Amino acid sequence: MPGTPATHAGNSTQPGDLAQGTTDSALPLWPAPFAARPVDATVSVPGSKSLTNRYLVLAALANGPSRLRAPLHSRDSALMIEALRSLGATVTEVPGDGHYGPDLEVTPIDPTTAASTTAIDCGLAGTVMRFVPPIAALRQGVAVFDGDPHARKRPMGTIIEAIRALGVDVGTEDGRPATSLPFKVSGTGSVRGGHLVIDASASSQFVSALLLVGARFEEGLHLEHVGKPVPSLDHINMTVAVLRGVGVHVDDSVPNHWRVAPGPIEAFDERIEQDLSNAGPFLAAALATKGTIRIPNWPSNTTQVGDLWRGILETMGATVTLADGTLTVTGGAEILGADFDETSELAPTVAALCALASGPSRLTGIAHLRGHETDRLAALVAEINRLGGDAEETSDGLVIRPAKLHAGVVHSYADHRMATAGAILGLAVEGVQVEDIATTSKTMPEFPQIWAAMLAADAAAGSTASAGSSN
Ligand SMILES: O=C(O)C1=C[C@@H](OP(=O)(O)O)[C@@H](O)[C@H](O)C1
Ligand SMILES: C=C(OP(=O)(O)O)C(=O)O
Repeated sequence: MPGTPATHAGNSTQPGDLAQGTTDSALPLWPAPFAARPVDATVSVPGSKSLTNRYLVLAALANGPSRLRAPLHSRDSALMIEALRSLGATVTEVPGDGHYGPDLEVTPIDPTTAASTTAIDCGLAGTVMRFVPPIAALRQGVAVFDGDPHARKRPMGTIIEAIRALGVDVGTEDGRPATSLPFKVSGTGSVRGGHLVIDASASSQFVSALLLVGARFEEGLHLEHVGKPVPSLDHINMTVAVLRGVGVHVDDSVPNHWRVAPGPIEAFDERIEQDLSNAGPFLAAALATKGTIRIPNWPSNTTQVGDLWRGILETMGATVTLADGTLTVTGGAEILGADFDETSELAPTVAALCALASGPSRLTGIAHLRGHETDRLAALVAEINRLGGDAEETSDGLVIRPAKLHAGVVHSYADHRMATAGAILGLAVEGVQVEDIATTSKTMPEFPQIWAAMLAADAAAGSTASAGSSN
């Protein structure tokens, strides 16, 4: 594993703080490399966060030992591993062929073993704070959940109410009603399941969390969403596909209803795809510098939302080809402004490109980004405008108009995607500094090294930019 700078979990300003002028100068500034020439590089990125953390959960609930090949090793996956260990799973690193760290072997949790009270740190990981409490509900014992300061502000009420509606006690150490982190789940060793109605309009992860454990409920699960539309549907489709792959029967034929049949989760041996969302900033570099980026091993068939990059970047003026498993993106003469609906976790990267575009852009369907690692709509507006840009928040997204950007500091708000958005802007605008680049360790600890290798790459040499190799 490459050396990674320490992260500053939770020790970060939020957009509201900055509006009041209380920036945290203790966080280090990273001089974002300015691209003096078009990039021309082949890039390999680490494994998918969403797939790694889903397979870790399923391995902990499976009917035998499982193996994850080429998984992600980052803060979010480390938090998931520690959480599952606290609940009784065994997770062991074993040598593998992945470039970014070892494989993982997982021995599942034995729910019949009564466990002592355990504390679970969710950090700022949505997948940990939403996916793990229902697992704690299934096993005997008390699990106390908490996370970074900003994690206490992320929407959690739906999962807390769902666990309670399933008949499992959720409370707080100080007796206040539990609506957000911190809270404790007191599991009894089994959950009856059945019909459960939730409002998942704040996060698709509420649906995924319950689907992932549903097969282990005595009666399975009929989950129904009622309320405004569920965001990030691609991530729910990923959950359903992954469940089917381990032998779980899921019926999602009726919109807003998911039926999970009770039964075993089959142990598996699975190779994790690279993180296509995290491929985004590198592909964006092709547009920001009018260069070319190639990403080998792009899956021909994937449930990752990052596959949308192909259409998004083409709409923004790039030439995009997928041939022999390699995605090649070449930036056009200019970045075209465009309208995009529901870009989910891709939105910060898209917004950075929009700030460099020659025409106006409108991002819609992303109101729930206000509940992500930070209020991403406020953060993107604040940081783009701080560099002289023209961004405006709408009720469900952003409007970004062309403007000449200048040097300055981009605050990252403990948000990996804000940090990488700053890096993209820095390619095209000389003198950009990104606060706390180490926060990329949430899902890609090697980001600064891979970014540097991409910029140092000499395409003629034909090697791949990755952490630990500067070509
Ligand atoms: O299930 C997952 O792995 C994710 C679901 C999405 O959450 P939201 O529905 O809260 O956007 C996404 O933004 C997040 O990065 C990962
Ligand atoms: C929203 C994100 O993360 P989380 O899984 O913490 O919700 C993200 O990675 O963009």
